Amino acid sequence: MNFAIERLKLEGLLLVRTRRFEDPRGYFMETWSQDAFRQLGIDVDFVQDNQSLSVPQGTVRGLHFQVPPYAQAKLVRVLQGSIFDVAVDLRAGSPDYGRWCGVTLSGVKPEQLYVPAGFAHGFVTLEPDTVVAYRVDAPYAPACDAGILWNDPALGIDWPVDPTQAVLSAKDAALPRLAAFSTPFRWKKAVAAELV
Ligand SMILES: Cc1cn([C@H]2C[C@H](O)[C@@H](COP(=O)(O)OP(=O)(O)O[C@H]3O[C@@H](C)C(=O)[C@@H](O)[C@H]3O)O2)c(=O)[nH]c1=O
Repeated sequence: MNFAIERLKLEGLLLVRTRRFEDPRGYFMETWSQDAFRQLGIDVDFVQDNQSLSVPQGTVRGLHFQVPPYAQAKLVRVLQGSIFDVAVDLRAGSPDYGRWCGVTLSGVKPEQLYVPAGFAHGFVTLEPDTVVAYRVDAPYAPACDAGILWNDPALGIDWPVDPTQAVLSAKDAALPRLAAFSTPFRWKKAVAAELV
C-alpha cells in the first residue's frame, strides 16, 4: 500500500500521504490509485485533471465549489512552490457547517488534500510560481460554478497573507459571503453522463 490517510478535523476531509521511492535518479511515486483509495474507503471516480500556475506569491484562488448535480470531490497536490489549502464545510446539517480547515501543501512533500463534495475549496500561494494540480470527480459545469468570499469574516479563516497584498481575480473579489447561501444544497454525486 503506497498511501496512508490522516483524518482532519472536518469529517471526510483527508490528508493523503504517499510513499516516495527515492534513488539516485530522483523519486517515483503514485499520486492516485483507484484500488488503493477504495481500500482506504475513498470510493471516487475522477473524470478531470486540472492544473494552475500562480505567478505572484499571495495569489488567492477560491473559495470555490460547484453545486449539484456537478458537485466535485477534489484531490489537490502541489507540483512546485507551496500553498495554504483551505476547505470549508458546506454540508447542510453537518455539525461542522461553516467551519474551515487549512493545511500547507508543497512540491517537496508527498502529501495531498482530499476534499469531498460539499466543501468550498481555495488556497493562497506561499511562494512565487506555484503550480497546483488536482483531480475532480465531476466535469467543469460553469452554470453550477459558485463561490464564497475568501475573507468573509463569518468564516474567520486565518489566511497566511496580508489582505492588502493578496492577488485575486475580479470574479473571486466579488464573491458573496456565506450568509448569501440560505438554501442548503443536496450534495448528491454528480453524474458525468448528464453533461451534454
Ligand atoms: C475550473 C475550470 C475553469 N475553466 C476556465 C474558466 C475560466 O475562463 C478559466 C479560469 O477559471 P477560474 O478563474 O475559475 O480558475 P481558478 O480560480 O483556478 O478555479 C479553481 O480554483 C480552485 C481553488 C478550485 O478549487 C477549482 O475547483 C477551481 O474552481 O478557466 C475551465 O475551462 N475548466 C475548469 O474546470
